[in-house]
Amino acid sequence: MTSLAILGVGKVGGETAFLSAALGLVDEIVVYDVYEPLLRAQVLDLQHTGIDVAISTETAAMRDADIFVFAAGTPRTPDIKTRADLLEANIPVAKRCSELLEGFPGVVISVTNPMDANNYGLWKMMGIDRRRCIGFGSQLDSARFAGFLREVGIPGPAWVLGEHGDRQVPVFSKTGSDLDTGEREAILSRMRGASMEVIRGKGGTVFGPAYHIAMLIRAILHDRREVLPCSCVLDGEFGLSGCSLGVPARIGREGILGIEEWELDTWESAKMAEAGAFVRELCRRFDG
Ligand SMILES: NC(=O)c1ccc[n+]([C@@H]2O[C@H](COP(=O)([O-])OP(=O)(O)OC[C@H]3O[C@@H](n4cnc5c(N)ncnc54)[C@H](O)[C@@H]3O)[C@@H](O)[C@H]2O)c1
Ligand SMILES: O=C(O)C[C@H](O)C(=O)O
Repeated sequence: MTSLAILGVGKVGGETAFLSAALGLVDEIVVYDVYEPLLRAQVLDLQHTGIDVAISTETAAMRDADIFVFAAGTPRTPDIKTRADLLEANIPVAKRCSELLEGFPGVVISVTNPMDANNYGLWKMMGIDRRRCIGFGSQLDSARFAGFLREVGIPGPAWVLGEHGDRQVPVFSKTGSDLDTGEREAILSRMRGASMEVIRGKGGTVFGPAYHIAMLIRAILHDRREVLPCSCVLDGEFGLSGCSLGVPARIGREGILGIEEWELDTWESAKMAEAGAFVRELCRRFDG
């Protein structure tokens, strides 16, 4: 029997629960949200699908899950410029989450923004093996990158590493294209604004994140051992440490099975170093 726990069943957590049930990824889903009316509504709505999946709201059962998704906390509104601006608001939620997960033996997926810092924070506060803390965001950034590349006739592959935020690093060198720096920066600038267009229009991003979180859950539970762009706590990889950052990671049943250290070109390496320095500064809030 496979069990998925989700903390925070708002837009992303709720859709992830639904999609995981609809795709038949798990036998049981344990959900919790501080906002009781929403929690009850999400449970009922899931039950009304008639899908054969057990739904529980017992927080104690979260520790027995195979995978735990941290999707609780404050999201961006059009007034909140960057994901990093959510750090102070979401640190108490990450702390509460780490307390709830004491002794958790499974794989954690961090979604709450600023995701890279929160993934690092959960790893630090829980004191678990870094291979069991996967930050979600670069898969979504990569899907957005693929869309922008298609517009200019470049088929990909589209990989985005770095911060899940303004310092994301699209890996143009893997696309086989010869775009100059100005063209790269123009695409990157559109990528930076991609989610805000959705947030302005419908209050938050939902389908994109939930779909790719479900694909990550599938990669773990089915032990697919495929390489996905995920935020991992780094220990010297890409010359970085003291932070969690998007890197190509082989994902399987135990979590992060390995990190691939790709050769990046000069533009990409500089962006990666910038991203590392920026996120490391955010992560310091969890070091003290
Ligand atoms: N990493 C990504 O790619 C990605 C994508 C989308 C959203 N996000 C982030 O995910 C988070 C959630 O986004 P959303 O759009 O679902 O927001 P939302 O407001 O719809 O849902 C968040 C839920 O968290 C609950 N919550 C708050 N504190 C809690 C606590 N201590 N315990 C349990 N529940 C708690 C709230 O009641 C709310 O229902 C935000 O930080 C957002 O920025 C990340
Ligand atoms: O942009 C946001 O604030 C939400 C999320 O991180 C996203 O990329 O969709």
